[in-house]
Amino acid sequence: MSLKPIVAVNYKAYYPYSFGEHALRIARDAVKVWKETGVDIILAPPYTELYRVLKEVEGTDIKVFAQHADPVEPGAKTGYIPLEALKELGVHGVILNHSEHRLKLADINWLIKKAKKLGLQTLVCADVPETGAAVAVLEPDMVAVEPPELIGTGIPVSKAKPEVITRSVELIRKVNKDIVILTGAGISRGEDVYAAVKLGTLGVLVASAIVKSDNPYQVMKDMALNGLKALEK
Ligand SMILES: O=C(CO)COP(=O)(O)O
Repeated sequence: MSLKPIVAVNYKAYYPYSFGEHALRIARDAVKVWKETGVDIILAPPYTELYRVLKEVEGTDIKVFAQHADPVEPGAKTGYIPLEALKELGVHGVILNHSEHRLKLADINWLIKKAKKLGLQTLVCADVPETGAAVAVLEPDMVAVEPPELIGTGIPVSKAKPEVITRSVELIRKVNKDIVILTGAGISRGEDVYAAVKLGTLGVLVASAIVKSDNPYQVMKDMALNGLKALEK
């Protein structure tokens, strides 16, 4: 019944952090944080790690998303990943249109519709509030607005450009009342999550601060607790 904050972890393709034993460690740490705080956690490892991360979080409410899907039907498509492949693997959803892996608007629309049919959730990224609202019209489950110039800098958008978050919420809510809105780019610690939630979003999409950390557990726990604090009355 009560609203829970979301901590979504985009592993990207940092070597060695996003892969192998590191990828599993982040998943194990996420399970600990989920058990201790009950927040909603989404893990988006590279395709190659999806299977073992899924196994690692089995029996929890943690969701596992792919970082991308190709707008193609299954068939003679060497090297492409259609949504059906992700469904078959057992993932819960997919990130679409990340700044590092953009899609055409028509393809985003096609993928959202197909994901719905397959029972997969969609988290669509946008670079600015206006494109956030444009993709919100397509009714994905979640939208994350991430200014590309702050991605990977460690400078949190919630501090450097809070107006990007408030404008995103304002524009997106005009076209879609239900969609979950996330904040991303430079999110580094609990206080950034607190600010993101206070500015009207339900959580964060984070990469480097968690994935490249010596202690992903501490970072995720701090973020989870601050998200919960921000949602308290
Ligand atoms: O692109 C991002 C998440 O999808 C944000 O990356 P950073 O958290 O490394 O800034």
